[in-house]
This record gives sequence, C-alpha cells and structure tokens, in this order.
Amino acid sequence: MSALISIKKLTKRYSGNAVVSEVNLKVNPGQILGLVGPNGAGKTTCLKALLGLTDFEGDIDVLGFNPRAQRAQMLSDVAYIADVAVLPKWLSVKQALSYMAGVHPKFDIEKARSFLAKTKIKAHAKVKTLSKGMVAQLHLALILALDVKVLVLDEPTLGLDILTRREFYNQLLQEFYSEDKCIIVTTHQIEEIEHILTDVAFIQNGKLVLAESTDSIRERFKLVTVDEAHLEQASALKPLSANRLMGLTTMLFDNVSVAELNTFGEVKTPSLADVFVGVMAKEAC
Ligand SMILES: Nc1ncnc2c1ncn2[C@@H]1O[C@H](COP(=O)(O)OP(=O)(O)OP(=O)(O)O)[C@@H](O)[C@H]1O
Repeated sequence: MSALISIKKLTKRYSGNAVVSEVNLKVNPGQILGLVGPNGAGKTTCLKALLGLTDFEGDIDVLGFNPRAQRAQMLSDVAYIADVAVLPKWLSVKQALSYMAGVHPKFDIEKARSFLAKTKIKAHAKVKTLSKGMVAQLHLALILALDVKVLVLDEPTLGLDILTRREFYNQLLQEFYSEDKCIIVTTHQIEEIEHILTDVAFIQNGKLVLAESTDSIRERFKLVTVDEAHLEQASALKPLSANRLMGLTTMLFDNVSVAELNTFGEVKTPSLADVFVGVMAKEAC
C-alpha cells in the first residue's frame, strides 16, 4: 500500500532553534491520524510544513507532490481547516458555496446544499447571524462536499460545545471518510475523538515520542489497579506512571504481559488520554 503522506526527517528551525526535530511519519489510505501533543509541541508546524506553508529541512511527499515546489497541484486533492468556527462575517451561505465552487475543482455544490438542507441554515443567511455551532455546520458542509484524498484539521472544534463537537466528528466519519482517503487531526481533546482514530502520533518538544495504530496501543499499554500487597512488586516493573487516588493506586504499564499484571490487581485497557499522559510524563523524566 503506498502512503498518501510520507514525512522523512522533518526538521523546522526558527532563529536556529529546532521546534520540530527529525520527524518521520507515514499516513496510508484509510487512516485517521491524531497528532497529539501539549501546547507548543510542534503540531501546527508539522501541518504547515506538509501543506507547503513554511520551509523546512527533510523530505515530505503528499500524494506524490512536493508540498513546497508543487503546492498548487497538491492542493487540488488536499483540504485544510484550522478552525471551523471562523468564516468571514459578511459572507452569506450562498456566497460561501459559490466561492468554494469557483476556487476548488473537487467541490460538489449539490452535496453541500443537500447537507445544509438538513440543518436550520438558510442560503441567504449571513455568517454574522449564525451561531458558532451553525458556522461549524456550514464549515462542515464545505468540507464534506470536497472530494479530496487528504483532509488536514488543526484543532477544528475549538470553542464549540460538546454536542456540536461530537456531531462534527460523527458527520465527518459518515459523510467524508472512506477507505481511500486519510485525515490528520490535531486536538487537545483526545478522549472525544479516540473512537474515530485509527492511529496516533504523540509529539513532545518537537519530537515524535510514539506513533502507532490505536489497536496496537490498546494491546501494548495496560492500566492496573494494584492491590496494596503488590505495590512493591508492580513498581519494580517500572510503570510509566503511578497515581494514588482515594486509597487506590493505578499504574500504567508498557509491554508487560497481561498474565503477570493480573497477579497485581484489576487490569484494564487504558484510554488514549491515559496513555498520552503516561508517555508524556515518562519522556519528561
Ligand atoms: N513563526 C514562528 N516564529 C518563531 N517561533 C515559532 C513560530 N511559529 C511557531 N513557533 C514556535 O514553534 C513551537 C511549536 O509551535 P506550534 O504552533 O507548532 O505548536 P502546537 O503544538 O501547534 O501548539 P498548540 O497546541 O499550542 O497550538 C512553539 O515553541 C512556537 O513558539
């Protein structure tokens, strides 16, 4: 299977300081990759590099194109959304659709209209009269109607309420996603999107610290509520993190057999957020 996006040794420096260092990443058709990291980790910088919006060291290939030298060709099959709650206030819904139809060869205006017909948004309404959630729905209509292979979303649901956020991702999955496309999404709310992610890449201080499929992460990491009697034995296996809350100690383990962990207490599969916190804590040591 050939990758839709291939990033090799991506490094980005500002004033000589590397804010992204030697990042290697592949995204295949069918993958929905969550690029997750703390504030300032380098997520947006990676996305900007792969969209050809900034220069960089290393090699990036998006759909066979070099994002810097062949940006125009590449963008006919790539869509990028930074913040779905923002669209020019003076624009009407109708104008937004016509504008997209004019500038993007892969925009299906009928698809956008039929999506909007299921909402309360009227064609003549101006963006300034829409609520934040309605602006997000309009933005979503514009995205879903783009028949592109690569969709890049940078914190797309910032500022939206939980129901609208959930609806946004559900619609994305139902209306946009298919096995021949890929989506890269950055978010701080990993718990809300973990059910749709096929892969995650954790980034910290500009370096990738973990890049794996969500299935293999769920196999690899385990959360154990350790019985008092086994605390010492469990600690000896070097958990990534240990939290004590209301008299219970929970430890996160990487690559320790479930049979062994079962002897310490109750074993659970952690959420991606648990793994993220554990991996970040370990890397910070
Ligand atoms: N134009 C710039 N000039 C100098 N430094 C920059 C510039 N853009 C980003 N940086 C620095 O690069 C680092 C990574 O920033 P980036 O925006 O990629 O982080 P991020 O992971 O997207 O963060 P957040 O989650 O807060 O949006 C930060 O330290 C930031 O200050």
